[in-house]
Amino acid sequence: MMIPASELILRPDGSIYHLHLLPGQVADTIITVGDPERVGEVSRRFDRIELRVEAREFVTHTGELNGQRLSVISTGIGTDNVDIVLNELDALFNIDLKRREIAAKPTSLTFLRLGTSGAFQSDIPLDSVVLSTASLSLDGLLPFYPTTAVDSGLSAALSRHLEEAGTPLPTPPTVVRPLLPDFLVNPDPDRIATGITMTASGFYASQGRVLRLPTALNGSVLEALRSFRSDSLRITNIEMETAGIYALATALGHRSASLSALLANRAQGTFSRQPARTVDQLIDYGLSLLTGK
Ligand SMILES: O=P(O)(O)O[C@H]1O[C@H](CO)[C@@H](O)[C@H]1O
Ligand SMILES: O=c1cc[nH]c(=O)[nH]1
Repeated sequence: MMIPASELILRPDGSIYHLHLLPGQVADTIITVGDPERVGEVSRRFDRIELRVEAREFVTHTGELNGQRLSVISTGIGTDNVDIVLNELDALFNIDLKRREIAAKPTSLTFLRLGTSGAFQSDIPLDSVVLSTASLSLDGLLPFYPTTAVDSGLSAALSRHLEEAGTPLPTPPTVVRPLLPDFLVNPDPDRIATGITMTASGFYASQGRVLRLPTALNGSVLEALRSFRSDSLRITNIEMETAGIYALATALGHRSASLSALLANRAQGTFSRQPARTVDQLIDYGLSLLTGK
């Protein structure tokens, strides 16, 4: 069935609307970062760069490292942007843009997010890295995708825990899990912690921060979230993209993993003294996982 021009929007040169990319310009292994400036920090480590495209906050570089073709793209901040990036990248591979038809044989992609985040537990050190083995969506995107595979057991356990604590959330807790790429199925516990990453719709009140305005995520709600346990899982960190990436990637048949460098510790009220160095180390680690070197 032909997808109408209002739904699948192309630029006059045939490129996809927001990302300004054409089929073939993106590798099937894609690093996502929030900050557009981080794209160059990643690609300057490539052996060769074949493409640089910039459109709004979406900067894309494609190149090669250790014989592997890679793309790195900035999503900007928030799952509203993740919605655009995941749908448009998927369309480049899985929709015939000229005929406006879904491809007969889907291509599965691999997404690795290299982001920054705030630690949620006081024992998780600043400047360390967390792999999100699940993500708690507080961002509002997921209800619009009814085929999202929600971990209903974990979501219900968290709901119960919050109700018992008398601290329900402003939105019902929805936990999603990724189809992890092979290189992160058994993460090295000496290098990275694992846990549930909360994905918020904003940076301030939606993450429990108070400057001049109060937040619905007040001290007792944060404490209830902090004390949640399910087997060995607990909520480790907060950021603004992972749940959207996990939900859409999984629903579209792609693998995804999110690694976060912890620049803040929200339980301790501290912030990294070396944020650039920590992000550099995360990039090196992510690239070594992707290329096996
Ligand atoms: O460092 P990035 O990847 O942008 O990620 C984090 O930083 C931004 C907020 O400062 C949000 O996008 C959050 O998810
Ligand atoms: O606390 C933090 C730090 C980085 N990014 C976030 O979204 N929150």
